[in-house]
Amino acid sequence: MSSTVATPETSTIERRFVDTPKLELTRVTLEITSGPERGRRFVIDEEMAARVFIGRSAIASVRLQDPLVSRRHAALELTDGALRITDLASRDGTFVNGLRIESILATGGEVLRIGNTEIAIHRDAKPSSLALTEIDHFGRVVGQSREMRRLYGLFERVTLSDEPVVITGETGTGKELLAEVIHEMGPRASGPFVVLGAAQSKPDTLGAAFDEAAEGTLLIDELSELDTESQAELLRRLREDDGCTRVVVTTQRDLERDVESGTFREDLYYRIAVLNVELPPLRRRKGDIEILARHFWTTFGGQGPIPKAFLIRATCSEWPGNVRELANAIAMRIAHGAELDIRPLDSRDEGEHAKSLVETVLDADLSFPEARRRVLADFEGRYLERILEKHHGNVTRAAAASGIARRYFYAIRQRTKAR
Ligand SMILES: Nc1ncnc2c1ncn2[C@@H]1O[C@H](COP(=O)(O)OP(=O)(O)OP(=O)(O)O)[C@@H](O)[C@H]1O
Repeated sequence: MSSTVATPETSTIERRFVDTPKLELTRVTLEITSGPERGRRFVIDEEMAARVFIGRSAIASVRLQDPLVSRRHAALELTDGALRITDLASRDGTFVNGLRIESILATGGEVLRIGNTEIAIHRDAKPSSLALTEIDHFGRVVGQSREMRRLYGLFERVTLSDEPVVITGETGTGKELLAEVIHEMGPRASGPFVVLGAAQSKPDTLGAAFDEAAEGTLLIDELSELDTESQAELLRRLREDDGCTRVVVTTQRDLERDVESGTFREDLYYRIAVLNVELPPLRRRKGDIEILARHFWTTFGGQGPIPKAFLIRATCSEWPGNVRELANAIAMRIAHGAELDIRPLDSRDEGEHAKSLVETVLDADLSFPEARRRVLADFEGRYLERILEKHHGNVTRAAAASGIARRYFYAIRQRTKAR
């Protein structure tokens, strides 16, 4: 009788990332079978944005007129070989096969009902062409998950266009990086790239930034924080600018909700949200964790191969601070490669010789200045690691919370990284 033993080459971590072409849902047709728009059909395929909306809103890919349907009623996502349907806190609910749902994976053959509209979900299964592509980056944006690979086509179209683009995503998902890459890889690469923080912007600074970015790209960071006067100025500039300045904006917030609540101008929203890219959180594209971890390990000068145990833990984590948090965790892991052990006594491994901190440095036969330097350096590293963890890798917030100036914070980080 033969038995199979997992060799290092076929360990869980390796197998998990082998992306074999599977027969899975890559395209669905939605057919309205009853309601005011009976007979209309919509196709959702993997060339489209990762998440599209169904509702009465102008940005909904499946746009309905039914007055009982909310503006943004439900989200549709081709993921995990199925169509995920998620109700977006709609007024009258989303029903699949007669049952009210919050979120469900449909595989074809179901009937979706929203408002007075019934929609049949037809499947079209074929081996995914995405599974066969080898692309694992778009410029400096690294990622090989299905979710990212299907976005690369959209990134390309956005890069070649002159229209304004809204990049949405949680903190640390790479919105600013993508904005830079859109500029670097597009026809305006030789022009200026100007970044404006919306929270600090006033109409005159906004106007100046527009002028400065002429023939290039203007990135407006966290657009939802733009005050009312600056919103008016932005709208005016967009109308008058004649495509001289390419505008890219990022936002963590759902701008459409801000329009609904009245804090963001509707006319500006429609003028700016011509192209939309939604970057998924890292927990929804776990297939990227390994390649990103290896990328940061090399970039930050990690010695030898990245530790397997670290990779496994990284893959199981949720990463609320997304790619930024992963990058910081790797920087910290590298910085602490061979550190002096000053963990509290009760956290040490069993059998380990219990020593106080003072005993540890005394045993190491260090001079007082050297012992103090090492203990302090170790404290700084651990402190930074914890505070960054607490703030999901956001240096600005971590620096503010610890009362350390951001520049000093960066300096300590560089020092701990260099050790
Ligand atoms: N796909 C990726 N490939 C390589 N590096 C990435 C990727 N995504 C993010 N990063 C890196 O992670 C860090 C955070 O990314 P970035 O600042 O672009 O996030 P963000 O979405 O703009 O965050 P915030 O909303 O908090 O400003 C940066 O150092 C960026 O270079």
